[in-house]
Amino acid sequence: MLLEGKNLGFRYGRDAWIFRGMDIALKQGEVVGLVGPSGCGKTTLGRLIAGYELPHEGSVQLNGSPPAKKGFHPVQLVFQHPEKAVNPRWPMHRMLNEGWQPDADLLRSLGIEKEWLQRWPNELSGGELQRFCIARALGPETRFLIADEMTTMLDAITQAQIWHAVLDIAKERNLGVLVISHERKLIQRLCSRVIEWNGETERSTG
Ligand SMILES: Nc1ncnc2c1ncn2[C@@H]1O[C@H](COP(=O)(O)OP(=O)(O)OP(=O)(O)O)[C@@H](O)[C@H]1O
Repeated sequence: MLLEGKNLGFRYGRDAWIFRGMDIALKQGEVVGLVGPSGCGKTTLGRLIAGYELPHEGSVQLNGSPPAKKGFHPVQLVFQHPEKAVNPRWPMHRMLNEGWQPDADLLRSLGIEKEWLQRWPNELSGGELQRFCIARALGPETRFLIADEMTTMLDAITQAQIWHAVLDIAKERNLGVLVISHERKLIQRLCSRVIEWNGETERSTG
């Protein structure tokens, strides 16, 4: 499967365009980095290709067609703020099993302790909560993972543990992964290809 953003343009309200004419392509099985200056639009682009926002210009396609509007989205996004990605009124076991039932091996590989399943989101640290968001995103129908500063809040050892688990699963299931990060060393370690975004040349007004 191929995930493509073609000639994408996006602006918030009537503000200046964040980007126009943006093309991006990601194949299943690839681990690709996206780096660029702060504010250039990486998060916005991640949201567009994961279907969280619609582009004002251009299109997002999966194997040449628009993604289905209903059902499980094959492009899953995990972003920096897990507390904004969970329902505070759902206990963790309910949140985790909303879309699929991750097995004990997956939970162990992501360092999720059994006892946490009975807790509420506000009873976990940001890093603990993020592991649940990652597990939730790795359902059997996921084909692409957009990891937007996904492990930024974790210490180096936990970060390595999580990426080890995620890349194992990506390999096993032939997932495409887009790693958006400020940490160039992390990108170099994980990715076979890096997209360098020069935000200035993409920006335009009007
Ligand atoms: N909801 C919003 N309303 C208005 N402007 C926004 C909104 N979200 C982001 N922006 C603006 O859009 C631009 C791109 O933001 P975005 O978060 O996509 O950049 P980024 O490259 O991911 O930045 P960083 O590396 O700092 O996380 C920024 O100038 C930001 O201020």
